[in-house]
Amino acid sequence: MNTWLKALPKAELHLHIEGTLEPEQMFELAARNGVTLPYASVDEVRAAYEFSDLQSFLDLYYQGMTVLHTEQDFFELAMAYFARAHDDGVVHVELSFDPQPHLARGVALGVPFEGLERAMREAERRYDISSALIMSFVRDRPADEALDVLEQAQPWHHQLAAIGLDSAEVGNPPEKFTAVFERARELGIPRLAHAGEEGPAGYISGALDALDVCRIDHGVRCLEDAALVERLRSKRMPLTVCPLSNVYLRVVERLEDHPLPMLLEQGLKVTLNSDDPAYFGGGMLNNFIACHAAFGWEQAIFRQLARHALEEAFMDDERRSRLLSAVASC
Ligand code: HPA
Ligand SMILES: [Zn+2]
Repeated sequence: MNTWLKALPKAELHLHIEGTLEPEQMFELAARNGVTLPYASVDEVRAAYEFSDLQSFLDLYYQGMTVLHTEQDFFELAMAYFARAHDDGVVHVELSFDPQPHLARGVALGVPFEGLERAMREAERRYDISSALIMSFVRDRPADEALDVLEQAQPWHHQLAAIGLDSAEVGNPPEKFTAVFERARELGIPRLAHAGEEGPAGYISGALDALDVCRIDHGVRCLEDAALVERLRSKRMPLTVCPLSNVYLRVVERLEDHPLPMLLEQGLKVTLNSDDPAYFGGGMLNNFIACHAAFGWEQAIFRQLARHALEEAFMDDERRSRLLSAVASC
């Protein structure tokens, strides 16, 4: 089954590129850029990856990304990820990045945009991986700042497939960002948001109502509201679920307790994703393999999950139909 899961053409719709920073590369970039890390070794970094909740992870995630300074750093970060994704049988990646923490430490907006764009072109050439770029706003910072960043990013709007909303969810409801998302809508930029990861089901409804999103990142807490489940089902609203992330951040105790089987039973448009693979026990293939071990799903379920992701991907239709045929015959 693992060989088959690897061969299945997989599209990853929920990935934070800063969350792909492996400890070895963290040390390499820290040395290159003269950044002092509060760890003595790669093993010490790995040992620190014991999370009690989303915030305890975010503290390390924001600290880790301080080693990224130049376009070349972002290029190398993304290329290292594309190489691992290719090994996992991933054919399409939608990578999000968080401009605000980079801007706050003096890294100009063009640095991640240019470095990531170059890596995306190179991944296409080297691995035949297509990709799309998502700029995510950090919801525990002020909405005015997000709006300002959206305007500042104007020279790169053509590079954006969508905007997103991430970071500390509880206490930062979607409605806080109504004006930012309205501006993105005026600009014709599609909108996504993390909702219902740690936050309540009401944040998922809020993301639909206030932010007019075309995808919900996570969304696992929708099951707490039957009317919301019906709404998500009837709209065929995709949920980008991240199984291992939910275990590492204690959204669920064990993968066996995860609501994924219930989400599928309810007819929801679920996709599988890795979120922050360097921090949460591995990439796409590990997530697929872990779901097989936990739920005993047959090939047909994995084909359905792969199809959902391809149907919702920001991808040209010719490539989409070719990949959908490949999934069907896998
Ligand atoms: O898992 C996550 N949740 C919310 N925000 C994030 N930013 C990076 N990873 C995450
Ligand atoms: Zn995420």
